[in-house]
Amino acid sequence: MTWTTRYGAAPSAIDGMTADDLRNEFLIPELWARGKARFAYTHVDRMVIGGVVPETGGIAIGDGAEVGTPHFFDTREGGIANLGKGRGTAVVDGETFSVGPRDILYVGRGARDVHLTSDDTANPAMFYLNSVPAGVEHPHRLITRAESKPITMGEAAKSNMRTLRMYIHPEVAPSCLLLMGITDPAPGSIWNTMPPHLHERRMEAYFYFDMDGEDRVFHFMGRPDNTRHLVVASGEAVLSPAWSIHMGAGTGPYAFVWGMTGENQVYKDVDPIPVRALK
Ligand SMILES: O=C(O)C(=O)C[C@H](O)C(=O)CO
Repeated sequence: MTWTTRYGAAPSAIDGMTADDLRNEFLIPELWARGKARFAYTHVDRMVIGGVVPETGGIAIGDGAEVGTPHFFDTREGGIANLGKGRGTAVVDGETFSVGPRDILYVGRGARDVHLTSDDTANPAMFYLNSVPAGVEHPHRLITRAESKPITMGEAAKSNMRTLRMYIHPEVAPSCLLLMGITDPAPGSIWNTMPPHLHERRMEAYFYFDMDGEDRVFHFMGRPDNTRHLVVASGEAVLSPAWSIHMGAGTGPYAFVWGMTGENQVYKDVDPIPVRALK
């Protein structure tokens, strides 16, 4: 298991940043590698972002050394999405969950041992994790794609038609403060989260996947009057501090996982930003 750290930055810090500076602070590249677990500890609301691709024998994520507790989930909750084409299995303290493609497993605070395997190592499960500090325990629970709550937004004429699926959300599966879901732009639509918004009370992490190798998403961040962009490939995550807008346009088909934590779980607690206000 490898770990990196991101410290986040104040809004004014991005003024003098080069493209590489921005990438070092806000992009978490190459999260997936066969047989490996790659984690990033962020100081942005202490979210941990991880990619796990189990091969023979699987991968355990129970150890808490990097988060300062005996077990990883002693004071945290998490969502583990399977974004691969193959099914995976998660065993959480002896309870077995079969995690299909586009299912998300909610792991409640207090779990001790989480063991992830791919059912077929030739076609492995591709797990993506968001974990945040939690003050209460909720039961572990598998949320299948069929159980997620879809919302369709945008319009084809504006190239921003898309379906958001809520998984870890008060209306679907309760958690302490984690929210998690998956958004798919409709065929031919390129924009996500357009028009954009801010939610000063929650941070967010995006994880782009299901993209062709040559395609990229131009992901925008920054204060509305001072935007920047990061060019993002499949299998890469972007950290969006609470002060930052977050929206992206792809050069081809893509999907992304959004994960949030902060003061509340009110999805509509956002401040919309008109496109004309962006600079
Ligand atoms: O395309 C979208 O719109 C989204 O997926 C929105 C994100 O979930 C988000 O930004 C939530 O605040």
